[in-house]
Amino acid sequence: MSILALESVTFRYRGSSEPALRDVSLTLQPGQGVGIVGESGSGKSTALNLLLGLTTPEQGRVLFDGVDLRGRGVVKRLRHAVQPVFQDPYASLDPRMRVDRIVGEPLDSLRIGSTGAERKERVRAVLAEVGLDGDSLKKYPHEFSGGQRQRIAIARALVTDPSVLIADEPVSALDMTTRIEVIELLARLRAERGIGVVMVSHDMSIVAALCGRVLVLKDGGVVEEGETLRVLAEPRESYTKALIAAIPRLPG
Ligand SMILES: Nc1ncnc2c1ncn2[C@@H]1O[C@H](COP(=O)(O)OP(=O)(O)OP(=O)(O)O)[C@@H](O)[C@H]1O
Repeated sequence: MSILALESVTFRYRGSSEPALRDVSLTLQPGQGVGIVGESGSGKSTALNLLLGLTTPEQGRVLFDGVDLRGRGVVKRLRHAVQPVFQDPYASLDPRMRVDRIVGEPLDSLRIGSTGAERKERVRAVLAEVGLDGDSLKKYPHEFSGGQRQRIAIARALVTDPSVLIADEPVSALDMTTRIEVIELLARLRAERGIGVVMVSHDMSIVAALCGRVLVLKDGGVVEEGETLRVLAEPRESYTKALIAAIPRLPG
């Protein structure tokens, strides 16, 4: 059974005549990677907000573990199990908070971990898992590079022991070398922890590195979907071909 799904979802922002998403379906199996690509305004962030339970569809259903999010207590379970990773690690980490508080914050807001020592150990363990040592705990975000900050953001997402990460352009604010390192980290977490990942990117090559399946959105509708390698090799739609043609190539 899928861990997270959109089932024929239509969503319209208040006051808008056109829906931002129309009849969109997406299925994430445990441990799977699914990419969402499309040009600006195609509905990618709207789809992620629905998967995070931040908005509710006008038509269709959002399912967590096969259960409609409108069911009693389902959103609460989703808050533990489905964690966001945002685009910009400069904007998403509170500059006034030290790393131990930033990473431990979801434990406080979701009331996880009974003792201070337990909490501390959990924060230390997830930081180690993303490649940061104990010295990081008492530092502020400005003392880290962009890639390290995104590792901190990923540690914060991991601290609740989630089954899914929802990542909105997680590497687009980083330089090329750091992008590869962060994508490798996410791929390792998927393999080792069996975490499912839904990732939005405008870059098909980033999606190919992490996501076995891809969904192509245009004007709020799915124009193409399938195995990422198949879509890259034999795109069926001219819109998808244009997205692939826009992949940045390294010189030489
Ligand atoms: N809060 C909002 N109120 C009204 N309309 C919105 C709102 N947020 C997004 N939209 C509209 O909904 C559509 C889909 O937007 P969305 O942000 O999901 O696209 P996107 O693919 O994530 O774009 P980008 O790549 O630029 O982030 C767009 O037409 C956008 O203008």
